[in-house]
Amino acid sequence: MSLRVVDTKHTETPHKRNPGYPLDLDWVERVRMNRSALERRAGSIGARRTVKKDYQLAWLLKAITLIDLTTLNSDDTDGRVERLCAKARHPLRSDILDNLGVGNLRILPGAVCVYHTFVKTAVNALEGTGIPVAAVSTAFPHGLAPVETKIKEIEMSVADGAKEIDIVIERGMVLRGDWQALYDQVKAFRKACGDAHIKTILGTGELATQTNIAKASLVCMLAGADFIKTSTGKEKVNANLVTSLTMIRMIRWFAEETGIEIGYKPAGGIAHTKDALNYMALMKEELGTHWLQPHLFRFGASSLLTDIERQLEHGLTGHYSADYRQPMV
Ligand SMILES: O=C[C@H](O)COP(=O)(O)O
Repeated sequence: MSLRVVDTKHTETPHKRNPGYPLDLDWVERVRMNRSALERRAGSIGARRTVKKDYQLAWLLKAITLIDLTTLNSDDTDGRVERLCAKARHPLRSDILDNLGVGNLRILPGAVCVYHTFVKTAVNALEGTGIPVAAVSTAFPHGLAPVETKIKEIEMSVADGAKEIDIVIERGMVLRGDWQALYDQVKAFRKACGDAHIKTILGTGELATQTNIAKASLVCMLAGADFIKTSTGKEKVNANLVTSLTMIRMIRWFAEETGIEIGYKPAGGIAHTKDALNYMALMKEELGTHWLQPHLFRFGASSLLTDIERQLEHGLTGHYSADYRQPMV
Protein backbone atom coordinates (compact mmCIF):
# COMPACT_ATOMS: atom_id res chain seq x y z
CA MET A 1 0.00 0.00 0.00
CA SER A 2 1.16 3.51 -0.70
CA LEU A 3 1.42 5.33 2.57
CA ARG A 4 2.86 8.50 1.18
CA VAL A 5 0.13 10.52 2.78
CA VAL A 6 0.60 9.09 6.25
CA ASP A 7 3.22 10.83 8.31
CA THR A 8 4.22 9.91 11.80
CA LYS A 9 2.01 11.80 14.16
CA HIS A 10 3.19 14.31 16.71
CA THR A 11 6.60 14.91 15.26
CA GLU A 12 7.38 18.59 15.43
CA THR A 13 6.87 20.43 12.17
CA PRO A 14 8.53 23.83 12.13
CA HIS A 15 5.63 26.25 11.98
CA LYS A 16 5.59 29.99 12.48
CA ARG A 17 2.73 30.88 14.77
CA ASN A 18 0.41 33.72 13.77
CA PRO A 19 1.70 36.78 15.67
CA GLY A 20 -1.50 38.75 14.96
CA TYR A 21 -1.74 41.98 12.95
CA PRO A 22 -3.48 45.35 13.30
CA LEU A 23 -7.12 45.41 12.27
CA ASP A 24 -7.14 46.54 8.64
CA LEU A 25 -10.72 47.72 8.06
CA ASP A 26 -9.99 48.59 4.40
CA TRP A 27 -9.04 44.97 3.80
CA VAL A 28 -12.15 43.75 5.63
CA GLU A 29 -14.25 46.12 3.49
CA ARG A 30 -12.75 44.73 0.26
CA VAL A 31 -13.78 41.13 1.07
CA ARG A 32 -16.67 39.87 -1.11
CA MET A 33 -17.84 36.30 -1.77
CA ASN A 34 -19.99 35.08 -4.65
CA ARG A 35 -22.24 32.34 -3.31
CA SER A 36 -23.18 30.78 -6.66
CA ALA A 37 -19.56 30.56 -7.80
CA LEU A 38 -18.66 28.94 -4.47
CA GLU A 39 -21.52 26.46 -4.81
CA ARG A 40 -20.44 25.50 -8.32
CA ARG A 41 -16.87 24.91 -7.22
CA ALA A 42 -17.82 23.02 -4.05
CA GLY A 43 -20.28 20.88 -6.00
CA SER A 44 -17.49 19.74 -8.31
CA ILE A 45 -15.48 18.22 -5.44
CA GLY A 46 -17.70 15.28 -4.49
CA ALA A 47 -18.70 14.62 -8.09
CA ARG A 48 -15.29 14.59 -9.67
CA ARG A 49 -12.91 13.40 -6.97
CA THR A 50 -12.63 9.82 -5.88
CA VAL A 51 -9.76 8.22 -4.06
CA LYS A 52 -9.46 4.55 -4.93
CA LYS A 53 -8.31 1.38 -3.20
CA ASP A 54 -4.87 1.55 -1.59
CA TYR A 55 -4.81 5.31 -1.86
CA GLN A 56 -8.15 5.47 -0.10
CA LEU A 57 -6.83 3.31 2.75
CA ALA A 58 -3.83 5.61 3.08
CA TRP A 59 -6.04 8.71 3.02
CA LEU A 60 -8.24 7.21 5.71
CA LEU A 61 -5.29 6.52 7.97
CA LYS A 62 -4.23 10.07 7.35
CA ALA A 63 -7.74 11.31 8.18
CA ILE A 64 -7.52 9.69 11.62
CA THR A 65 -4.44 11.77 12.43
CA LEU A 66 -6.48 14.88 11.59
CA ILE A 67 -9.46 14.23 13.87
CA ASP A 68 -10.14 16.17 17.04
CA LEU A 69 -11.86 13.30 18.78
CA THR A 70 -14.72 15.07 20.46
CA THR A 71 -17.33 14.64 23.14
CA LEU A 72 -19.41 17.73 23.92
CA ASN A 73 -22.61 16.54 25.49
CA SER A 74 -24.55 17.78 28.49
CA ASP A 75 -24.40 14.26 29.96
CA ASP A 76 -20.64 13.82 29.55
CA THR A 77 -18.93 12.19 32.53
CA ASP A 78 -15.36 11.50 33.58
CA GLY A 79 -15.96 7.87 32.59
CA ARG A 80 -17.04 8.79 29.07
CA VAL A 81 -14.06 11.10 28.64
CA GLU A 82 -11.72 8.35 29.87
CA ARG A 83 -13.20 5.91 27.36
CA LEU A 84 -12.77 8.47 24.60
CA CYS A 85 -9.14 8.93 25.61
CA ALA A 86 -8.64 5.15 25.59
CA LYS A 87 -9.97 5.19 22.03
CA ALA A 88 -7.57 8.04 21.20
CA ARG A 89 -4.65 5.91 22.44
CA HIS A 90 -5.73 3.07 20.13
CA PRO A 91 -7.91 4.58 17.42
CA LEU A 92 -7.87 1.40 15.32
CA ARG A 93 -8.17 -2.21 16.42
CA SER A 94 -4.78 -3.88 16.31
CA ASP A 95 -6.01 -6.65 13.96
CA ILE A 96 -7.03 -3.99 11.41
CA LEU A 97 -3.65 -2.28 11.68
CA ASP A 98 -1.81 -5.60 11.35
CA ASN A 99 -3.86 -6.70 8.36
CA LEU A 100 -3.19 -3.36 6.71
CA GLY A 101 0.51 -3.99 7.27
CA VAL A 102 0.89 -0.82 9.34
CA GLY A 103 1.04 -2.30 12.83
CA ASN A 104 4.34 -0.47 13.29
CA LEU A 105 2.90 3.00 12.53
CA ARG A 106 1.90 5.25 15.38
CA ILE A 107 -1.45 6.57 14.24
CA LEU A 108 -3.06 8.91 16.75
CA PRO A 109 -5.77 11.57 16.46
CA GLY A 110 -4.97 15.29 16.33
CA ALA A 111 -6.44 16.00 19.78
CA VAL A 112 -9.17 15.07 22.21
CA CYS A 113 -11.73 17.86 22.57
CA VAL A 114 -13.85 18.26 25.72
CA TYR A 115 -15.57 20.83 27.93
CA HIS A 116 -13.46 22.61 30.54
CA THR A 117 -14.88 20.39 33.31
CA PHE A 118 -13.10 17.37 31.81
CA VAL A 119 -9.74 18.87 30.83
CA LYS A 120 -7.88 17.42 33.84
CA THR A 121 -9.46 13.99 33.33
CA ALA A 122 -8.42 13.96 29.68
CA VAL A 123 -4.90 15.24 30.41
CA ASN A 124 -4.40 12.43 32.93
CA ALA A 125 -5.88 9.79 30.65
CA LEU A 126 -3.64 10.84 27.73
CA GLU A 127 -0.42 11.16 29.71
CA GLY A 128 2.62 9.99 27.78
CA THR A 129 0.88 9.91 24.39
CA GLY A 130 1.65 13.47 23.24
CA ILE A 131 -2.00 13.83 22.20
CA PRO A 132 -3.04 17.38 23.12
CA VAL A 133 -6.26 18.14 24.96
CA ALA A 134 -8.44 20.82 23.38
CA ALA A 135 -11.01 22.63 25.51
CA VAL A 136 -14.05 24.39 24.12
CA SER A 137 -14.28 27.70 25.86
CA THR A 138 -15.79 31.21 26.17
CA ALA A 139 -19.33 30.10 26.97
CA PHE A 140 -19.46 27.44 24.26
CA PRO A 141 -21.62 27.04 22.20
CA HIS A 142 -23.28 30.49 22.17
CA GLY A 143 -20.43 32.70 23.36
CA LEU A 144 -22.76 34.89 25.38
CA ALA A 145 -21.23 35.70 28.76
CA PRO A 146 -19.27 38.66 30.16
CA VAL A 147 -15.87 38.89 28.52
CA GLU A 148 -14.17 38.63 31.94
CA THR A 149 -15.92 35.30 32.55
CA LYS A 150 -14.86 34.02 29.15
CA ILE A 151 -11.24 35.01 29.67
CA LYS A 152 -11.25 33.34 33.09
CA GLU A 153 -12.58 30.14 31.52
CA ILE A 154 -9.69 30.10 29.02
CA GLU A 155 -7.16 30.70 31.79
CA MET A 156 -8.59 27.87 33.87
CA SER A 157 -8.49 25.40 30.97
CA VAL A 158 -4.89 26.35 30.19
CA ALA A 159 -4.00 25.95 33.89
CA ASP A 160 -5.57 22.48 33.83
CA GLY A 161 -3.35 21.46 30.91
CA ALA A 162 -5.31 22.22 27.72
CA LYS A 163 -2.90 22.85 24.85
CA GLU A 164 -5.59 24.02 22.47
CA ILE A 165 -8.54 26.30 23.17
CA ASP A 166 -11.57 26.36 20.86
CA ILE A 167 -13.27 29.70 21.51
CA VAL A 168 -16.62 30.82 20.11
CA ILE A 169 -17.13 34.28 18.73
CA GLU A 170 -20.22 36.39 19.42
CA ARG A 171 -22.21 36.03 16.21
CA GLY A 172 -23.99 39.35 16.91
CA MET A 173 -20.73 41.25 16.40
CA VAL A 174 -20.53 39.87 12.85
CA LEU A 175 -24.21 40.48 12.12
CA ARG A 176 -23.79 44.11 13.27
CA GLY A 177 -20.54 44.45 11.32
CA ASP A 178 -18.77 45.45 14.55
CA TRP A 179 -15.36 44.25 13.39
CA GLN A 180 -13.49 46.27 16.02
CA ALA A 181 -15.38 44.55 18.85
CA LEU A 182 -14.77 41.12 17.33
CA TYR A 183 -11.08 41.87 16.80
CA ASP A 184 -10.62 43.21 20.36
CA GLN A 185 -12.32 40.20 21.92
CA VAL A 186 -10.44 37.56 19.91
CA LYS A 187 -7.18 39.37 20.58
CA ALA A 188 -7.92 39.27 24.33
CA PHE A 189 -8.74 35.54 24.06
CA ARG A 190 -5.50 34.91 22.22
CA LYS A 191 -3.56 36.68 24.97
CA ALA A 192 -5.31 34.57 27.62
CA CYS A 193 -4.36 31.39 25.71
CA GLY A 194 -0.64 32.12 26.03
CA ASP A 195 1.21 29.19 24.47
CA ALA A 196 -1.98 27.19 23.94
CA HIS A 197 -3.19 27.39 20.36
CA ILE A 198 -6.44 29.19 19.72
CA LYS A 199 -9.11 27.95 17.32
CA THR A 200 -11.83 30.50 16.64
CA ILE A 201 -15.28 29.00 16.05
CA LEU A 202 -17.34 31.29 13.84
CA GLY A 203 -20.74 29.58 14.11
CA THR A 204 -20.98 29.92 10.32
CA GLY A 205 -24.57 28.62 10.14
CA GLU A 206 -25.64 31.76 12.03
CA LEU A 207 -23.65 34.38 10.11
CA ALA A 208 -26.21 34.86 7.30
CA THR A 209 -23.90 35.35 4.28
CA GLN A 210 -20.68 33.94 2.85
CA THR A 211 -19.28 37.48 2.81
CA ASN A 212 -19.89 37.76 6.57
CA ILE A 213 -18.14 34.39 7.07
CA ALA A 214 -15.19 35.57 4.98
CA LYS A 215 -14.88 38.89 6.83
CA ALA A 216 -15.17 37.19 10.24
CA SER A 217 -12.46 34.71 9.18
CA LEU A 218 -10.15 37.58 8.25
CA VAL A 219 -10.79 39.53 11.46
CA CYS A 220 -10.08 36.44 13.59
CA MET A 221 -6.84 35.78 11.69
CA LEU A 222 -5.75 39.42 12.09
CA ALA A 223 -6.48 39.10 15.82
CA GLY A 224 -4.10 36.14 16.09
CA ALA A 225 -6.15 32.97 15.51
CA ASP A 226 -4.09 29.82 14.95
CA PHE A 227 -7.08 28.04 13.40
CA ILE A 228 -10.43 29.15 12.08
CA LYS A 229 -13.21 26.66 12.73
CA THR A 230 -16.70 26.53 11.23
CA SER A 231 -19.12 25.45 13.91
CA THR A 232 -19.82 24.22 17.39
CA GLY A 233 -21.80 21.23 16.14
CA LYS A 234 -24.82 22.75 17.91
CA GLU A 235 -26.02 25.15 15.18
CA LYS A 236 -28.79 24.12 12.79
CA VAL A 237 -26.32 24.36 9.90
CA ASN A 238 -22.79 23.17 10.62
CA ALA A 239 -19.75 22.49 8.39
CA ASN A 240 -20.23 22.16 4.64
CA LEU A 241 -18.07 22.43 1.54
CA VAL A 242 -19.35 25.86 0.42
CA THR A 243 -18.51 27.51 3.71
CA SER A 244 -15.24 25.61 3.79
CA LEU A 245 -14.29 27.03 0.42
CA THR A 246 -14.98 30.56 1.70
CA MET A 247 -12.82 30.05 4.78
CA ILE A 248 -10.05 28.20 2.95
CA ARG A 249 -9.81 31.00 0.38
CA MET A 250 -9.49 33.54 3.18
CA ILE A 251 -6.71 31.41 4.68
CA ARG A 252 -4.99 31.43 1.27
CA TRP A 253 -5.38 35.19 0.89
CA PHE A 254 -4.07 35.74 4.43
CA ALA A 255 -1.05 33.52 3.71
CA GLU A 256 -0.33 35.42 0.48
CA GLU A 257 -0.40 38.77 2.30
CA THR A 258 1.38 37.81 5.53
CA GLY A 259 3.28 34.57 4.86
CA ILE A 260 1.48 33.03 7.87
CA GLU A 261 -0.27 29.67 7.51
CA ILE A 262 -3.50 29.40 9.47
CA GLY A 263 -5.17 26.08 10.24
CA TYR A 264 -8.68 25.10 9.19
CA LYS A 265 -11.16 23.02 11.20
CA PRO A 266 -14.52 22.05 9.77
CA ALA A 267 -16.74 20.71 12.55
CA GLY A 268 -20.23 19.51 13.18
CA GLY A 269 -22.03 16.75 11.32
CA ILE A 270 -18.92 15.25 9.70
CA ALA A 271 -19.68 11.61 10.35
CA HIS A 272 -18.92 9.77 7.11
CA THR A 273 -15.74 8.72 5.40
CA LYS A 274 -16.89 10.12 2.08
CA ASP A 275 -17.36 13.57 3.67
CA ALA A 276 -13.90 13.41 5.19
CA LEU A 277 -12.35 12.55 1.83
CA ASN A 278 -14.19 15.46 0.19
CA TYR A 279 -12.83 17.92 2.75
CA MET A 280 -9.34 16.54 2.31
CA ALA A 281 -9.62 16.80 -1.48
CA LEU A 282 -10.79 20.40 -1.15
CA MET A 283 -7.84 21.25 1.09
CA LYS A 284 -5.39 19.55 -1.27
CA GLU A 285 -6.74 21.35 -4.34
CA GLU A 286 -7.08 24.79 -2.74
CA LEU A 287 -4.09 24.90 -0.38
CA GLY A 288 -1.91 21.89 -1.27
CA THR A 289 -1.04 18.58 0.41
CA HIS A 290 1.20 20.51 2.78
CA TRP A 291 -1.94 21.79 4.58
CA LEU A 292 -3.09 18.22 5.35
CA GLN A 293 -1.10 18.04 8.55
CA PRO A 294 -2.43 18.12 12.11
CA HIS A 295 -1.01 21.57 12.80
CA LEU A 296 -2.91 22.99 9.81
CA PHE A 297 -6.04 20.90 9.44
CA ARG A 298 -8.43 19.14 11.81
CA PHE A 299 -11.85 17.59 11.65
CA GLY A 300 -14.03 18.35 14.68
CA ALA A 301 -16.00 15.13 14.88
CA SER A 302 -17.54 12.84 17.46
CA SER A 303 -18.40 9.86 15.26
CA LEU A 304 -16.23 10.05 12.12
CA LEU A 305 -13.64 7.64 13.50
CA THR A 306 -16.24 4.88 13.83
CA ASP A 307 -17.12 5.14 10.15
CA ILE A 308 -13.49 5.28 9.05
CA GLU A 309 -12.74 2.14 11.07
CA ARG A 310 -15.70 0.38 9.43
CA GLN A 311 -14.51 1.43 5.97
CA LEU A 312 -10.99 0.22 6.65
CA GLU A 313 -12.34 -3.11 7.81
CA HIS A 314 -14.53 -3.27 4.72
CA GLY A 315 -11.46 -2.60 2.56
CA LEU A 316 -9.81 -5.63 4.16
CA THR A 317 -12.65 -8.10 4.43
CA GLY A 318 -15.25 -6.90 1.90
CA HIS A 319 -17.80 -6.78 4.72
CA TYR A 320 -19.15 -4.00 6.90
CA SER A 321 -19.16 -4.74 10.60
CA ALA A 322 -21.77 -3.45 13.01
CA ASP A 323 -21.08 -0.12 14.76
CA TYR A 324 -20.76 -1.83 18.13
CA ARG A 325 -17.55 -3.53 16.92
CA GLN A 326 -15.94 -0.07 16.87
CA PRO A 327 -17.29 1.44 20.09
CA MET A 328 -16.36 5.06 20.74
CA VAL A 329 -17.36 5.72 24.31
O1 LIG B 1 -16.27 20.52 17.42
C1 LIG B 1 -16.80 19.48 17.24
C2 LIG B 1 -18.25 19.23 17.10
O2 LIG B 1 -18.95 19.63 18.24
C3 LIG B 1 -18.52 17.79 16.81
O3 LIG B 1 -19.74 17.71 16.17
P1 LIG B 1 -20.38 16.27 15.81
O4 LIG B 1 -20.83 15.69 17.12
O5 LIG B 1 -21.53 16.62 14.92
O6 LIG B 1 -19.36 15.43 15.13
